[in-house]
Amino acid sequence: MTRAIMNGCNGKMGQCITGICAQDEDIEIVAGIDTYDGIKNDYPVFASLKECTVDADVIIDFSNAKAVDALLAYGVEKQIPIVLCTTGLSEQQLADVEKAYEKVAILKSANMSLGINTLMELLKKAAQVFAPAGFDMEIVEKHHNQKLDAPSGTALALADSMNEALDEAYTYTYDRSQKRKKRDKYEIGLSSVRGGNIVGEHEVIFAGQDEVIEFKHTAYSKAVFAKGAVEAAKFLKGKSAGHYDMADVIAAK
Ligand SMILES: NC(=O)c1ccc[n+]([C@@H]2O[C@H](COP(=O)([O-])OP(=O)(O)OC[C@H]3O[C@@H](n4cnc5c(N)ncnc54)[C@H](O)[C@@H]3O)[C@@H](O)[C@H]2O)c1
Ligand SMILES: O=C(O)C1=N[C@H](C(=O)O)CCC1
Repeated sequence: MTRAIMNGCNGKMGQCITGICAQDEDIEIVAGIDTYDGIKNDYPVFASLKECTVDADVIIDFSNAKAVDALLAYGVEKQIPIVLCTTGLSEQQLADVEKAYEKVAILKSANMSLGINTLMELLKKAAQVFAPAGFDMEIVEKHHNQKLDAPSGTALALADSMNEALDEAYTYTYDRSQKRKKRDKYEIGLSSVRGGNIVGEHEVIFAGQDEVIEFKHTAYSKAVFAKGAVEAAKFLKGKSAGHYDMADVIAAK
């Protein structure tokens, strides 16, 4: 049995995971953390991690980038592995996560779905074929109107995956409105759409001379992310300090 603290328990993802864990005898949410207290849960909820008095094997985090500094400090101090799913982290926070890998087990993934994590691998090969052949790479992502960060963490992770396969030769362009010039060969464009309750769509476009190849992932429910996070939490329990990702969880199944 894995005992989990749910950071951001009263949010959309926190509640989705609460529902999934209630049906799974191999994991239990033993405490929740949230600054919003308007939801009743079957576990104790604290307003901050430092007020939490409950011991656990793992922390699952779907909260807010502003909550991530305290999350890292708590995980390191208490030696509790962290499944870090919050997106929109600053450069400084990303550097802090890198340092924290040396002290505690952290699985950081901008997208917990099997589909996106498989797509990241496929894109490495596609980028190595199409980019040298002169194809331009563009990513279009669509999410609900409550999302705070843009571009999505997933769009950045997809771009990183392609760029890594291309020896980090590419820069990212998020906004063309202030530029009056043609697109550069060595750029990956990222565009964001926000509206309604779109769960998550990512299109990766390789546009060449007279032909276009598109890869598309659509999440129809937040459950795809929640199920991945629960599997990741079970996987991370008892792991030594280090950097883990969803590929490790998928490979271990
Ligand atoms: N990695 C993935 O697969 C994945 C999937 C979906 C969402 N996300 C990310 O997860 C995060 C949350 O998404 P959501 O849709 O559940 O958002 P949400 O706004 O519905 O929920 C966030 C919750 O965090 C709480 N919160 C805010 N500050 C906090 C703090 N300091 N400590 C604890 N809780 C705090 C809020 O009150 C809220 O209840 C976002 O960054 C989103 O991009 C990641
Ligand atoms: O709903 C969100 O917010 C999501 N955030 C992640 C991201 O930024 O990529 C994953 C998809 C859903």
